[in-house]
This record gives sequence, C-alpha cells and structure tokens, in this order.
Amino acid sequence: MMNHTEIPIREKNIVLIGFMGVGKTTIGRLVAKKLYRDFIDIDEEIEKTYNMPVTQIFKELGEKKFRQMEREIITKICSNTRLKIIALGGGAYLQEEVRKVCLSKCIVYFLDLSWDSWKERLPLIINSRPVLQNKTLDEIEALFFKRRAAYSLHNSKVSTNDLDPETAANYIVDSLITAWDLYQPLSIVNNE
Ligand SMILES: Nc1ncnc2c1ncn2[C@@H]1O[C@H](COP(=O)(O)OP(=O)(O)O)[C@@H](O)[C@H]1O
Ligand SMILES: O=C(O)C1=C[C@@H](OP(=O)(O)O)[C@@H](O)[C@H](O)C1
Ligand SMILES: [Mg+2]
Repeated sequence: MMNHTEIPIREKNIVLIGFMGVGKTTIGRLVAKKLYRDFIDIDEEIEKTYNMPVTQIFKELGEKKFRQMEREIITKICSNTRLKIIALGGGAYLQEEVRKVCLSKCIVYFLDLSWDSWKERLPLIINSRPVLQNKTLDEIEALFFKRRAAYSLHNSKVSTNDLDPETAANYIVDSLITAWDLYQPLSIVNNE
C-alpha cells in the first residue's frame, strides 16, 4: 500500500543525479561521511544483489534488463528508507518511474559539469561504462546534451566545474543545512 505520510525534510533521502563521470559516486560518499549518514550507490547495490559487475550485466543480460533492475532497486530504496545519501547511475533518471519516486520522496541534486570539463574525465571512465563503448566523441556529446532534459527535473543544481570532490561535497552539505533550517527549523522539530 502507498504510504502518503509526508517525510520531514531533514529525513528525506538525498539523491544525486547527472551524467556518467560527473562524480555522483565520489561526491555522494563524501556527503554521507560528512553528515554521518549511510551511502548507497545504486550500481553497487545492483552488483551485490545480482552478484555481477555492471559491465557483465550489460554484456550478458543486456541494457533493457539492467534498466529494469535499477528501476526496481531505486523504487524500493526510495520508497522504504530515509536519511540515506544515494548516487544513481547516470541513465537511471531517464526512466519516468525513477524520476517520479525520487522527486516525490527525496531531495534531488543535479551534479552538472560543462562538456569541456567532462571531456577531460573521459579517460578515467571509458573502460568501465558500457554505454560509452563503440561511440564516437560526437555521439557521446549528443548523448550528454540529450540527457540534460531529464536532469533538468531536480530540486537543486551544483556546478562542479573546477570543484574538487571535497569542495563539491562541502557545498552540498552547506546548502542542505540551509534548506533544512529554512523549511524545518530545529526549534520546531524540538517543539520549542
Ligand atoms: N570533482 C571532481 N574532480 C575531479 N575528478 C573527479 C571529481 N569527481 C569525480 N572525479 C573522478 O571522476 C571519475 C568518475 O567519478 P564517479 O564518482 O565514479 O562519477 P559517477 O558516479 O558520476 O559516474 C573518478 O575517477 C573520480 O575520481
Ligand atoms: O549513464 C548510464 O547509462 C550508466 C551510468 C553508470 O553509472 P555512473 O553514472 O555512476 O557512471 C552505470 O549505471 C551504467 O554504466 C550505465
Ligand atoms: Mg557512479
């Protein structure tokens, strides 16, 4: 049955979205550490659940099956947990069901990076991201800009150009604390 209880803003899961390689996993892990919260990386959850690396899932079961796995895991986690910091895989948010559950239950941060900055990251991720295989740079650029339409549905955006992971994580933590204090001051939480 659907749970219609409003989640207090301080307890909502924080979800990081954005293109492959922008730093969702790295920065999400740091944000969780700084807030003393659990970190969940959806790709890692899929790998643990199915006992297979993402690259092998793509190769042996195909992208369609992977998308189903990630949709199911994200829906389950976002519907049943609170206080988590969650990094999605870059393609997950293209699915309407994923966008809906994230935007209704969580606070969604879009990690943005310019195309020029992103291109410098390509060597770091090219071998581990099946979606980038056998594509020209022009094709990857087209995908980068096409996906921005889905990512534009977010609660907050962080431009990570020239920000190291630590600085980006600090920025997110500070902006969260500001939002929590604005929308649910601790004096109200404590009934003062
Ligand atoms: N802000 C950053 N500045 C420089 N390198 C970064 C930054 N964030 C992540 N990286 C590097 O980019 C690569 C991809 O990061 P990752 O966190 O896996 O991204 P995503 O989860 O969005 O695909 C890693 O090698 C990581 O060390
Ligand atoms: O954008 C995508 O389609 C994908 C992004 C990857 O995660 P990251 O965004 O963490 O690289 C991973 O889920 C898979 O390789 C597919
Ligand atoms: Mg990741």
